[in-house]
Order: sequence, then structure tokens, then C-alpha cells
Amino acid sequence: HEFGSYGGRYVPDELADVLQQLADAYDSVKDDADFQAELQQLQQDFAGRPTPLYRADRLSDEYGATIYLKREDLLHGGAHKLNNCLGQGLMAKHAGKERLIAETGAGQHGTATSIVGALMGLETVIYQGSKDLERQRMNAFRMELMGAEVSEVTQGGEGLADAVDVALKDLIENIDNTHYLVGSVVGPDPFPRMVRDFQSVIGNEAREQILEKEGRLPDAAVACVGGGSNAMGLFHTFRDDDVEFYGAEGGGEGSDSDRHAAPLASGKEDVIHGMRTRVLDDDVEVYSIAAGLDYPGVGPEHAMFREVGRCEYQAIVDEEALEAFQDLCRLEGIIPALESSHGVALAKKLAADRHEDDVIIVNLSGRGDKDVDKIANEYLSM
Ligand SMILES: CC/C=C(/N=C/c1c(COP(=O)(O)O)cnc(C)c1O)C(=O)O
Repeated sequence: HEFGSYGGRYVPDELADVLQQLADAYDSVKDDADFQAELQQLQQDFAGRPTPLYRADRLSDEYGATIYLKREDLLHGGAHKLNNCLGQGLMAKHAGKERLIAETGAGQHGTATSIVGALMGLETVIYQGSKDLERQRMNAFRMELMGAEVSEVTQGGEGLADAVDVALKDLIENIDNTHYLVGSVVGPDPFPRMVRDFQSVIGNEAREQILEKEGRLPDAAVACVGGGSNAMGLFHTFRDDDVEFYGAEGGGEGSDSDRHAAPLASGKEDVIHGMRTRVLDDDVEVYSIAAGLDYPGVGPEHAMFREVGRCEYQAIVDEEALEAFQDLCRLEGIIPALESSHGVALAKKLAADRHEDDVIIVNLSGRGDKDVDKIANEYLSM
């Protein structure tokens, strides 16, 4: 396995061949100058890269450290998800696939997959649990406006994990003309390493930007962790440097409660969705206020980072995320996604114990447009 005892490819025989083909294709595009040039042109002219690395002065004064936000909320579509979708979409197109399928929870990955489907002329079907379809309704409209079919998943817990199960079944049935565009650093090999690499544009830019602005590397890098792709995208470039990593999981009602989504802070080792990784304990119901964190597993590379102590993972509960959400709105005029708010909340906790000149980069993985209706009506009773 690439990630110690984690990762691997635990799939039925029908998928083994297509995954090996995908791994071979990925290994060749990694060094294909034409592919990389085509991807970079889309990143710049279509997605709007590079995204800013913004020094949040009022947030820094309030929190007590020097906080930079990596602005993936400004990427086309409103979240980091498009970085991965452009890469996998190009691969699917070059492989002659006619159809894209994907899972979605927050609807950001579904939106990004739909954007790429429209851009590249590929039929697109997005699987989304009923619960998430309801709480991220705006994104369902965006997907349909771009020509995608949003297929409601009513089995199991009607959540993200159930959407993955249905998407995997679709892939097996439509293996010849369909690419399953996995939305995070999860699933069987090659997805965890391929998605990490497509997201590593985030960290590569942040490294250049922080050296230009501060003349040195950051003391810490912080990101929320659902499947773990925006975090690995920021961390990867710094993995051999003296930069501390912190991952904020969806703590839901508390990692010691029976309703959370923090398998790294409080879980066990198991196989799920084709990968050996960490999952929630059996008596825990998967839950987070943030639909994009509401997943019972996590990327295998994070399970390894936790095991070797390369990253510290903390469960951020709903209330902490809502506090940070409001801080950013009022101190910086930036409305973050509920998922990203977990990363800001973790930075708040870290900054309180650090020197004001300590430099912390927080990955602002997405914008909160999808969440404002529910937050205003249900959580803040505005
Ligand atoms: C692939 C399922 C996850 C979704 N979103 C996850 C998400 C996440 C968590 O996903 P990762 O970066 O992969 O941990 C963070 N920030 C935003 C804005 C997100 O939307 C989605 O369906 O949109």
C-alpha cells in the first residue's frame, strides 16, 4: 500500500480492470506535458487560478496569530472541488468516456462535476442523498441548470456514504462509457493519490505566495477534513518541511457523542468504499452540520498521517463552526462554507496559544452561499 497499512484496492473483480486502466492512465498523464498544459490553461482561464492567499488582518488581531486564508472560495463554482474535476474530466474525455457520474453531499462536488460535464460535453449524473438534497437545495438547481441529472438517493441513511454506494453500483453497470469522478481523496487506488495530486495546486501556489509575502514558510497549515482532499491539497507541498499540519473534522455533537463525523479523532480501522482506512465506531451515527464533512470514513493518507503523527486532527463541533462562520462574516466580509468554518474554528483554537507573529495558513475551501438560507433561518433565527 502507498499509505502504510492504509489504502489499497478492495473492490469486486468487475472493477479491478477499470481501476488498473485508470491507474496506468494517471501514471502516464502525470508526465504528459500536453495534458498538464491543457489542465493549466483551464485552471487559469476557466477556473480563475491562482486563488489569492489573503492576510486576514482583523481575524488575526481577534484570534492572536497571523492568519492567511487560501481563497478556494473564489474558485469558479465556489469551492476547491473544481481542481479535481478538471483533472479527472480531462482524463475521462481523453479516454473517450461519454458519461460522468459522481457522489455529492454539500453539492459542491456535484456542481463542479456538472460544470466539467457541460464544459466538455459529457452526460452527467450526480447522486445525492435526500437529506443533503434538502439542506443544499441551491446547488441542486445549479447542477440541473448546467444539464446534469440529480438522482436522489433514498437508501440507507440518505447521506454521502449512501450516494457513494449507488454511484459504485452505477459504475459497475456502465463501466464502458462512464467515468466515476470520485470527489475526494477516498476510494480504491488510484483515487486517493490522483485526487491529492490534482488538489496539490492549492499548496503549490500557497508555498510561492507565502514565501513572497513573509519570506518564510508558515508555522502551521490548517484545513477541514471530510474525505480530506482540500487538506491534502494544501499539505502535500509542505509534507517534508517543518510546517505543522492540523485537520478539523466534523465533530457534530462531540467526538465523545454518538453523532459525529470524526473517524480520525474517534474511530477505528476498517475497509470502506474500496479502501482500508479509519471509520466511525459502530455505535456512532454519522452526522455533521456541514454536509461535506458528513461522511463516516476518511482518506487513507490521513489515516497514515494520524498514525505517524504528521498531522493533528481535532473534532470541531457544530457550535464552534457556527461561531467561526460568524467571525469571518463580521471581521472580514467573507461568508465561508460551513465545512471551511471548521478549519477557521480550529485556527481560532490554535492561535489562542501561539505568538501573534506565528504564521498560520487556513484553507478556505469554499464559500457559504449554499448555507446562508439555513443558517439565517434555523441556526441564527434572523
Ligand atoms: C465529495 C463529497 C463532498 C463534498 N464537499 C465537501 C467539502 C469539503 C470537504 O471535502 P474534502 O476537502 O475532500 O475533505 C470541504 N469544503 C467544502 C466547501 C466542501 O464542499 C460535496 O459533495 O460537495
